[in-house]
Order: sequence, then structure tokens, then C-alpha cells
Amino acid sequence: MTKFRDAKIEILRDETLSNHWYHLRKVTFNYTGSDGRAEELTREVYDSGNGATILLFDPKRQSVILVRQFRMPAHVNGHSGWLLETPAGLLDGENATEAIRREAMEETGYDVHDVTFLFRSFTSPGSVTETLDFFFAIIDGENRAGEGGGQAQESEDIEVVEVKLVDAMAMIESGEICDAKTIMLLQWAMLNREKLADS
Ligand SMILES: Nc1nc2c(ncn2[C@@H]2O[C@H](COP(=O)(O)OP(=O)(O)O[C@H]3O[C@H](CO)[C@@H](O)[C@H](O)[C@@H]3O)[C@@H](O)[C@H]2O)c(=O)[nH]1
Ligand SMILES: [Mg+2]
Repeated sequence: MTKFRDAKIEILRDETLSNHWYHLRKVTFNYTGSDGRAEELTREVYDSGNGATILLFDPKRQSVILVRQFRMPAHVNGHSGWLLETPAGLLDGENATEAIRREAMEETGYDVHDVTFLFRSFTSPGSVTETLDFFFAIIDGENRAGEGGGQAQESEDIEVVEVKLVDAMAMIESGEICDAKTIMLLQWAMLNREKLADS
């Protein structure tokens, strides 16, 4: 951070452009950059809250549990929209551990007790406020507590898909898996596969 040692940010205004489902803000601020020059700038900021995601791994079957659902933002950007992802959800005021256990159950039907926090990441820091907490849990594919599928009353319509870890890696190469959080967790699994082999 040496270049920005004397940089300064002073927020002047934080306006709401849209506040229907999520919150689109326009932030006006004085920016004093690395060269000491001050200027007034504005940035649009999309605030959809923070979320959590989890890699559910079955060591016996060497497989992961993914979910497929329709994503409109991907659809309007040239994808069919039917993305294959790790289970994930918004925090809804809960702490991330509680939230991810609830989401894992709702979306996949796996009741996970021991979840391990791995890391936190901004998902798209140029435009979106969101941080995502990444978790890991061991599951037993033969011992599922429910059907999953999401909450019908919230129009969630989720397909639960079990994929061998090696096949999931190939699906990144082929483009069939093209969601950042999912790619990050699968790559984490590959980097830690010796540890996972003992689990
Ligand atoms: N009515 C309405 N519903 C919406 C809108 N936008 C999203 N939803 C619904 O709100 C629900 C949110 O479900 P969650 O499971 O809590 O969140 P998520 O969409 O899976 O989000 C997770 O993954 C995202 C993508 O990676 C992450 O961005 C997010 O942080 C979170 O981890 C979904 O049923 C979604 O369809 C909207 O504009 N209007
Ligand atoms: Mg979800």
C-alpha cells in the first residue's frame, strides 16, 4: 500500500437509485489519490448484502454436491442461465455459519453440523458490495435428511446434482461450470485433496 499512504477518501453523499429487491446506491466522494491531487468522483454501488457458500464433499464417493438453478443476470449476459453452483445463500441477518447450514439443508437436503470456514472474498468489488464466506463440510451421500430443492414459496426451483470431483474439474475446463465461487471451492478441494483423502 506504499503508493496510497497519503490517499484520502471523504464520502459526501450516499444516494439510493433503486431499492426494490436489492439496493443500488450512488456514492459521491472526494478522492485524494497517490499524487496528492483531490477530485470529486461518483461510483455506483450495488448492495445485495453478504452471502455464504459451501463445498459439500463425500469422501467415500469422491464427489461434490452442486445445485442447478436459473440465474437471470447470467441469462441476459449470453448464458442459458441454468448455472451449476455450490449451494449458497444470503446471510439474512444470521451469522455465516448458521446461514450456510440452513442453506445447505434447504437447497440440498444435507444436514451438516461441522462446517469449516475457509476464507472470505469480495465477489465483484468494482461494482458490488458483497462478501462471500466460503465453507467446507463432509457429507455422506447415503445419508441425506431431506430432498432439498429450495423453498417453493420463494420460487426457488433447484436441482441437486452429485458430481465426481475429477469430473467437476473437467467441467470447469469445458465451460459447463462457470461460476466463480464454485470454481474457487473446487480448486480448493484439488489443492487439499490429500487432506480430503483422510477425511
Ligand atoms: N422476487 C425477487 N426475488 C429475487 C430477486 N433477486 C433474487 N431473488 C431471489 O432471492 C432468493 C435468494 O436466495 P439465496 O439462496 O438466499 O441467495 P442466492 O441467490 O443463492 O445467492 C447466493 O449466491 C449468489 C450468487 O453466487 C451470491 O451472490 C449471494 O451472496 C449468495 O451467496 C432466490 O430465490 C432468488 O431467486 C428479485 O429481484 N426479486
Ligand atoms: Mg441460493
